[in-house]
Amino acid sequence: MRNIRVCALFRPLNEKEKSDHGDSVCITGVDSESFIIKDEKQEEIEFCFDRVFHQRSKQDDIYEFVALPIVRGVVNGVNGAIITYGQTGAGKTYTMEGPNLLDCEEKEKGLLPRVVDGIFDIVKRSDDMAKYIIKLSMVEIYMERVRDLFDLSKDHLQIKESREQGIFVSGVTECLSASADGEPKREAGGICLWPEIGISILAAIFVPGITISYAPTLDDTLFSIWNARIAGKSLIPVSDSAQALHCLSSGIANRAVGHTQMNMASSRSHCVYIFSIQQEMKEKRSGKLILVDLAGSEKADKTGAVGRVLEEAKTINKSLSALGNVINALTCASTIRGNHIPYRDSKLTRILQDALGGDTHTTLLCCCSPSPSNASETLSTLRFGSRARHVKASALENFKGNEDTKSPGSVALIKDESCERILEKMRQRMKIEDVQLLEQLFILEGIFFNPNSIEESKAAYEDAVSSTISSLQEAVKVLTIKVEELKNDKEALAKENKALKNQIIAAQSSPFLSRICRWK
Ligand SMILES: Nc1ncnc2c1ncn2[C@@H]1O[C@H](COP(=O)(O)OP(=O)(O)OP(=O)(O)O)[C@@H](O)[C@H]1O
Repeated sequence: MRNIRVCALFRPLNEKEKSDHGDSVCITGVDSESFIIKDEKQEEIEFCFDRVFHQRSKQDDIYEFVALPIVRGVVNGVNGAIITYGQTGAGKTYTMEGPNLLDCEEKEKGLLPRVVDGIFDIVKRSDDMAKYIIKLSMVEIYMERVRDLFDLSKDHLQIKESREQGIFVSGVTECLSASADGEPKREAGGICLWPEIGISILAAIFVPGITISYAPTLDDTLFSIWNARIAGKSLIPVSDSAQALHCLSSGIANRAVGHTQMNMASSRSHCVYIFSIQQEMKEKRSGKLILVDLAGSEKADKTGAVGRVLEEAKTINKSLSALGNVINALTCASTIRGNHIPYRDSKLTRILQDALGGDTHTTLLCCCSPSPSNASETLSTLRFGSRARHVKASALENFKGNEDTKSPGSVALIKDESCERILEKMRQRMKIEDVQLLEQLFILEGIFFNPNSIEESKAAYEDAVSSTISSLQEAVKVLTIKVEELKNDKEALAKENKALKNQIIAAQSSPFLSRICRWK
């Protein structure tokens, strides 16, 4: 099963491109999935993706195709990720945020505000019995450091991994919405009614320095705040999508942005929005959605970057090439099990580990300029997208802590939805032993896998071992160079020593000096 959906998105020509080449573009559409690009040598190359969005595409069409299925999945416990990738100035941030997160026309709204609305909307309309907790955090990877955009004092957060949460950012500030019925009860505006007054006062005592907006029940609020307090985390409760967007907007204002010749407001960091939706019904489900607005790849001669901006560009390009290496390794790894995937080579690839190679439905949006002046960068973005289309993984529902969801006689299996449907049909017609046999066959064939199996633990162990081997190999390289330098120093010293000895011998054999020595 292929897991990474890849779309191409061409923004409208900008003023500079128009003044350089008029209205000409290097792209010709074939159908909704294919197009032809003319490279710098006027050679034509055809690409086929899951969807192509041309210059006049509407933001809501992009949301519907790219994000809506993922948002629906996340609410039902299937992890999702949306990544915008492309050259600097190609429209990644515009696609993600729109022209302005809080203040823009409805039709111009980007993916992020639509996703926030979508999540709150689905939760609000869902089954009364369902209980959802929505959490939201926001970090940027700037110069290889993970910074909390809700709290800039946390500027070197660690990325960790656990069986429960997968990859996560440890100690990050979270916006939280907890609701017993998914129905926010109070609008923002500063007028508090009991129990909100009590909650606000208590929360301020327990967690100094945070803003309490709304949380539905005293129990839920105190429980979450108390838990967060114990875990040493910060918490910002929010009641609805409008408040969540306000939080996000203040986080966006904290992003590292710089001015280059290619983009007046160029992102100098990779920005990662992390949503977690926990649902407590009969079984506990939790889905994680990450939206990633990558910093753009840059050519220093085009951006005119110098000094700090150039240093930022080098770090950005390095992490993007680490991302390329992971994609390359993953396209091979789907056929060769145990192949080392270099996730730990950069913070970006580590944070994207689950999105690229794990249990996540991922869509990669390749943002491009349609101008002939950027044809070579556009081509390289599209080639990256093409490679990513070949990554295979398995997206699975995250059922946690409920024995009922486990298959008979087996440990908690992670399954593709279609496999589960087939098994369910089989259960109605076949003996339970035969269904179990079928499940074992599915595992053996790699159709779905058992996270507790020896094989999976072995893969994790091999990952850790190969990362240790790589760092040891690096250390050996450094030491070999050092030994070489010391050898050279030693040879130079030996030569000097020899030359000095020769000088002394020559001096001793000189008649004039030997007379002085004797006289002395
Ligand atoms: N679909 C679009 N419609 C109108 N304007 C757009 C569109 N996409 C991008 N733009 C404009 O193009 C410029 C560059 O876009 P944006 O900042 O989103 O690029 P980027 O890929 O995020 O660049 P960087 O990597 O440097 O941050 C902005 O002024 C933005 O408003």
